[in-house]
Amino acid sequence: MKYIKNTLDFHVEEPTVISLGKFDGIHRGHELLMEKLAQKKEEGLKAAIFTFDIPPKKNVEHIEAKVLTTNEEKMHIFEGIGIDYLIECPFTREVMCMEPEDFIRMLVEKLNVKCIVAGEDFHFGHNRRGDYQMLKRYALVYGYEALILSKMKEDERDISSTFVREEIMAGNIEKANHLLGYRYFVTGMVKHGNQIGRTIGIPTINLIPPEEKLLPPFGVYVTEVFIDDKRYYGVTNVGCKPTIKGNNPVGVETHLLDFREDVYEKVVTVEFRTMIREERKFESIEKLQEQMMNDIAFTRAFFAKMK
Ligand SMILES: Cc1cc2nc3c(=O)[nH]c(=O)nc-3n(C[C@H](O)[C@H](O)[C@H](O)COP(=O)(O)O)c2cc1C
Ligand SMILES: Nc1ncnc2c1ncn2[C@@H]1O[C@H](COP(=O)(O)OP(=O)(O)OP(=O)(O)O)[C@@H](O)[C@H]1O
Repeated sequence: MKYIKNTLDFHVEEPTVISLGKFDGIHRGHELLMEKLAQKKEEGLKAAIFTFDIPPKKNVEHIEAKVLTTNEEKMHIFEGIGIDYLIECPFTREVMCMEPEDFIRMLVEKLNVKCIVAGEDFHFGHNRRGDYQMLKRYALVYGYEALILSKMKEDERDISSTFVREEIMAGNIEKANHLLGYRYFVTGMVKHGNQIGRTIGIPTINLIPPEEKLLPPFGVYVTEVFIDDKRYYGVTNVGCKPTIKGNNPVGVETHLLDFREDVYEKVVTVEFRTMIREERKFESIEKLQEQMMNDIAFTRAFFAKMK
């Protein structure tokens, strides 16, 4: 996959089928679009995703600061599903203020677009004035096919990244996973913690998540963890460990069941399955330890039931 970013000076010669949007999370609704892209790819077009590299909240209003998928994670997901070109367009004033027709013309000229795939609520161009009807109207003028899809719904609500984010923030992991079509995950490098875990007989791996990644509420979760492509069962605390003195950074800390190896500096992925409880400040390490043992027992029972 060719990853084009930080530039408005992109050009693709081969004829393309393109889909546009933010694609945060790449949920089941987005998957509908991906299926169409795959079909068109079989017919000989190159599959392209056009998305915006949106700066952090302080620069632009109305943009959520935390994301379901970081740019790097999106890149891996798109590569995995066979996208040929990922264009991450800088969200500059020039782009924001582009008239919808100019935007379409720019795409067609720069990316040799033969087919545009979008949901029926897709808006683009200055003040979001461009819509799917405009995409259809200009199809003949600019020589592309417009494939407009109805929105996939769940509970009579359109599936959207906003919907998924709300469920994550409410700790409804199963629901979020259902909307996504895969398990919500956090990837990061294993760092040294305070080394207290091993002294209480419950060693943990500490992962510092990417700053922009949306985390579920501070609490304890049943998880599955991938290390070197191997899967392990785990129980994970998301939070600042209020029981432990000091200014602990927000972390994702996992005790892996039946695992005792050194994995410092390895990149691991933690997939969330269900929330067990909220993170709490305990009056002593012993009380915390007792509760952690209960969390481990809950997790073992959870996986035993799965078998
Ligand atoms: C299953 C589990 C549950 C946890 N729950 C809490 C909690 O409710 N409150 C808290 O302050 N820390 C909690 N922690 C974090 C512990 O404080 C932490 O694992 C321990 O201090 C060891 O940290 P270290 O690896 O940095 O030494 C939890 C950790 C795990 C693995
Ligand atoms: N549930 C869905 N069914 C079909 N198409 C969808 C669905 N959700 C989004 N799309 C389409 O996917 C493309 C990218 O959508 P985008 O990621 O920008 O928005 P979203 O998923 O609705 O999230 P947000 O909550 O940020 O608006 C658009 O063409 C959009 O219409």
